Amino acid sequence: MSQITIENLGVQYRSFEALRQISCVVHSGRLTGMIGPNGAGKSTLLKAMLGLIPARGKPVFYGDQPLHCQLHKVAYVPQRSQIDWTYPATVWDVVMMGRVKKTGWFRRFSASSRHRAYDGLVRVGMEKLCDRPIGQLSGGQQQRVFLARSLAQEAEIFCFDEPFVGVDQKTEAILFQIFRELANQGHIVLVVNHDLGESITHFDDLILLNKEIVAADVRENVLNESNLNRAYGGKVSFFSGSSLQAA
Ligand SMILES: Nc1ncnc2c1ncn2[C@@H]1O[C@H](COP(=O)(O)OP(=O)(O)OP(=O)(O)O)[C@@H](O)[C@H]1O
Repeated sequence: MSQITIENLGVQYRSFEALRQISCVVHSGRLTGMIGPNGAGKSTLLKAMLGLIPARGKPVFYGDQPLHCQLHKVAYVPQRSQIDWTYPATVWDVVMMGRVKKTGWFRRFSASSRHRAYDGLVRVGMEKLCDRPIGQLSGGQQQRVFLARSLAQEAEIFCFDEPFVGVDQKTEAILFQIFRELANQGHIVLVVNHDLGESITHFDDLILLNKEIVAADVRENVLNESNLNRAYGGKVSFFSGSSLQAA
């Protein structure tokens, strides 16, 4: 089983220190959530891990190689706000983009590539909307299309930044079901999640962040009053087990 190892990572935006001394491991075969208050640096950590922004510290490793040399194994779905929804592409176009790394630019997609893409759409229940422009879908449908694209990529590492924002309950259930299947298949599945409600119980492991790691461990060891107070500064009420509520 491979793992992602982050050691002593730091990120500076000009004079602002966004992340400091981040060390943690993301295990394959586990569904891992990344949580923390607004501005904690969750998206920044995801981007720094994937080499999308510069970072200090040791290179992030996947197995025994730097992750930045293995980006073809990564499927990354950024936050909704970072995607241009006016781009003139259909649902099918977006999902086929997931096959470009395997096929190469300017080459015809093979029948098996098209099959993979269609299969991804079926898994997320979006195959009937293949011809629909992506900008004309609801937030939940758009998120499902991007999940289908990441499935079409046949990646080993799946990273999703706030996939549940603006989605309906049906979509949330579909997303969690597929995340679970991917984890059970032995993949790395890392999901930035804003919500501390019921949905948090889906995760096996949690990384709790506020500029630095507050805790990174199995869910039960992370969700305790002391960790949450350190991360959220008393803005979250802790009831019992995994039951939390924003104060
Ligand atoms: N490109 C940038 N330039 C300067 N500062 C930035 C940049 N991107 C993010 N920041 C700052 O870095 C900090 C961490 O931002 P980031 O988006 O990673 O947090 P987050 O935990 O994902 O927040 P949220 O939950 O609100 O999405 C914030 O204070 C943010 O304002």
